[in-house]
Amino acid sequence: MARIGLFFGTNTGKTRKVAKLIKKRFDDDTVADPLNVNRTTLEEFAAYSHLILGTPTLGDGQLPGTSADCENESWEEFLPRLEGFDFSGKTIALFGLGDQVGYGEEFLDALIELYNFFTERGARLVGAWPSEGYEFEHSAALVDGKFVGLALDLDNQSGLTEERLDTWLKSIAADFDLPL
Ligand SMILES: Cc1cc2nc3c(=O)[nH]c(=O)nc-3n(C[C@H](O)[C@H](O)[C@H](O)COP(=O)(O)O)c2cc1C
Repeated sequence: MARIGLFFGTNTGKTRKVAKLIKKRFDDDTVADPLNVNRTTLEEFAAYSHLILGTPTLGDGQLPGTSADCENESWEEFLPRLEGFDFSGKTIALFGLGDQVGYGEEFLDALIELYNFFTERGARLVGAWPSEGYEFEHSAALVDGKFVGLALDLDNQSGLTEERLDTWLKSIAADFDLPL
C-alpha cells in the first residue's frame, strides 16, 4: 500500500485533474491513485497516516455535494461518516480549487470546512499557502493571512497550476517524506 492517500471531491472534474497531476509526480509506493470521496470507504480513508485532500468550492462558498447542486454526493456527504473518527497523529495537506473572478467574495471558502473538520479531530494540518498572486475580495480560507492549503484557480490562472503544485509539494516534502 502507498504511504500517502490522495482523495478529492469534484463536480466538473477539475479537482480530479489536479489530483492526477499530483499522483503523476510520485510512484505507487509513495502516493496512492486518487480516489473520489464518493467512492471511498471509511476504512480506505482511515488507513493512511498521511493524506492529501482536494476540494473545489461550489454553491454559495460550500463543499461539493447535493446542497451545492452537484449531480453526485461528495465531501458534504462523506464528512459526516468520519464524524466520530480520531485523526490524532495524522498529517493532512489540503488543496482547493476556486474562481477568484466569478466568486471573489467567497474565494476557496470550502477549504476552511475541511481544515476545521480535521483540525477539530486531532489532525496536524500542513501546507498553508501565501495569498499573494490572487485578486479577490474575501476568503474564509485564510488563517493568519495564509490560505489553509494550496490555492488553485483553473478558471483564471490555469497556466500557473503546475508551477504552484511544484512549489507547494516541495513545501510539504519534509512532512510527507516526499522524494523531492
Ligand atoms: C455553481 C458554482 C458555484 C461556485 N462557487 C464558488 C465559490 O463560492 N467560491 C469559489 O472560489 N469558486 C466557486 N466556483 C468555482 C469552482 O470552484 C471552480 O470552477 C472549480 O475549478 C470547479 O472544480 P471541479 O471541476 O472539481 O468541480 C463555483 C462554480 C460553480 C459552477
